[in-house]
Amino acid sequence: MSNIQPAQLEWAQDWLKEVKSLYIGGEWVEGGGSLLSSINPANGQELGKFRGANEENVNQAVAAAHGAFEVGEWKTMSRRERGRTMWKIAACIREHHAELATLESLDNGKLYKEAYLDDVTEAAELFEYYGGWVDKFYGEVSPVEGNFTSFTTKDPIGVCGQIVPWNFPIVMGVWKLAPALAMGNTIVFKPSSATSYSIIRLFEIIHDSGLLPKGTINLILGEGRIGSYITRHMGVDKVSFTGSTGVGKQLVHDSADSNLKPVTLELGGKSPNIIFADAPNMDAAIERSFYGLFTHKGEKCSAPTRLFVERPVYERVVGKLAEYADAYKLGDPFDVNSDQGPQVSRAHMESILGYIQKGVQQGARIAAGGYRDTEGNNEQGYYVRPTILADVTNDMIVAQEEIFGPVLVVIPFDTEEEAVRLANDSIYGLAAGLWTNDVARAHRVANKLDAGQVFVNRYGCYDYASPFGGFKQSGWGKEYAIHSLSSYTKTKAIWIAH
Ligand SMILES: NC(=O)C1=CN([C@@H]2O[C@H](COP(=O)(O)OP(=O)(O)OC[C@H]3O[C@@H](n4cnc5c(N)ncnc54)[C@H](OP(=O)(O)O)[C@@H]3O)[C@@H](O)[C@H]2O)C=CC1
Ligand SMILES: CCCCCC/C=C/C(=O)O
Repeated sequence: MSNIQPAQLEWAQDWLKEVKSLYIGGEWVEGGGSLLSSINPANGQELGKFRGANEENVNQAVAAAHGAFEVGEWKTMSRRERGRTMWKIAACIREHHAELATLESLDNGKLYKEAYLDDVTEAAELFEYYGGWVDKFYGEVSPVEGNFTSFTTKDPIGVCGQIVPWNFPIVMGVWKLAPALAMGNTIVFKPSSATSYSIIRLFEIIHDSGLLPKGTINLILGEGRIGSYITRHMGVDKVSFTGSTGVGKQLVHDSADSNLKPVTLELGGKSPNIIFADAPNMDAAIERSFYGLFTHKGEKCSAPTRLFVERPVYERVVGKLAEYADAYKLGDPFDVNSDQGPQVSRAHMESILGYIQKGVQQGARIAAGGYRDTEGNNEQGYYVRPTILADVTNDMIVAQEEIFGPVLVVIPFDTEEEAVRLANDSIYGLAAGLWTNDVARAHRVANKLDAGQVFVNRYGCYDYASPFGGFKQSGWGKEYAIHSLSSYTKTKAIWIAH
């Protein structure tokens, strides 16, 4: 953690004075859209301004990506060379590791140590991981009847539109960029207007490296409506989106109203986490359940936000969770002693506080937190105390709607059947957890939980070797592993008559 020294912050302040705008066809160009500003959520002060795109800029970016795809320098590069190029990009990210983490932390409010150790580290590793896949993902020979040889090829799709939210800007960006590039596609990318800086810097680093042919990656900045120029574009062949369920649904319409482009969606969540009284190590279950939600300030779609606790241990669990919450230190994201930084924006902080009020109005008991933290230097920032809401029922608003912040609802249950029924009683199905010492129950309950990831005796495992993605209104398709590669290719069957 010695990497973050004032020089990094000074570097960032200088960099923010002259932020570049759009990256189209291998050139930096000034956007024709609105002037946007970004706020440092730790103190409410403006970090900098940048110019967003207009529809014409989106058309230019799509044309550049299309041109690059047709020329085909990237997709026809030898696979091993493409893989090596991706490894070199990973090395460039590592070279600028501290800068990227600094921008992420300033812009989003996440702890610098989390941005450095988790987000930027994984961004570099993902380029390596998918660089390694380039010559290992291919078609198969099909055992067809008759005098034919039939085989499949895995072809790049073409121009991929990629749109990410503000909670994990760089890592979610690379979740999409790396597999799409590995398969030879070209890209038009849009980060959230709330947190564009780490992605702008990433594009700058890649541009300066000269590693990618012009037009292979293109960057569009701007508010949500600018994203819709991408998703409705007839020249975009695929869209990969991470964000809210509401916008995800709109994107399905956009696809249907334009060229029926395939859409992958990583959407919201309200993930259940069930602690049975026979959890193998109750203290560990409580601790991991706490940190599973409260790291990254609760702004995680897969966070275990609904905790179901078997009644005999309910009060013990609530009491221990409250102790953890009360001990949590909120403060400067660059202070290594801080446990939690500010929420991403004032509007988001107010939305979280509004949910807490709704919970109380419907009968929830505040066991910890429940208010904005304005202690000491936190006064100007958007800090919300880690909040434990006890005595919640699963039909309350706080148990059904995604709060996307440091708020945990704790719900008692009496039987396994009831726990599973309540856990699945949600429009979402992103992740789920359960804690038990009974192997048969672990299998039984894991099978019944309707979620894309189920964690047993642990919560929150993220590893790019294992697929990540939700069921129900949490989305379509998967990120990570071989699954991402599939979503950036089209499978063609070729038949040769003998
Ligand atoms: N399942 C998963 O893997 C994950 C899901 N999420 C979900 O993301 C949400 C939080 O992110 P949030 O940024 O608020 O989500 P939004 O859906 O509001 O925005 C996500 C991205 O889409 C852009 N956007 C907004 N409207 C449109 C539109 N009509 N057409 C195209 N693009 C649009 C946004 O731009 P702008 O921000 O500039 O408005 C942003 O870049 C939560 O619901 C969370 O659960 C988050 C992380 C992971
Ligand atoms: C940087 C490694 C951890 C990434 C976890 C991303 C999860 C995001 C979410 O659930 O929103």
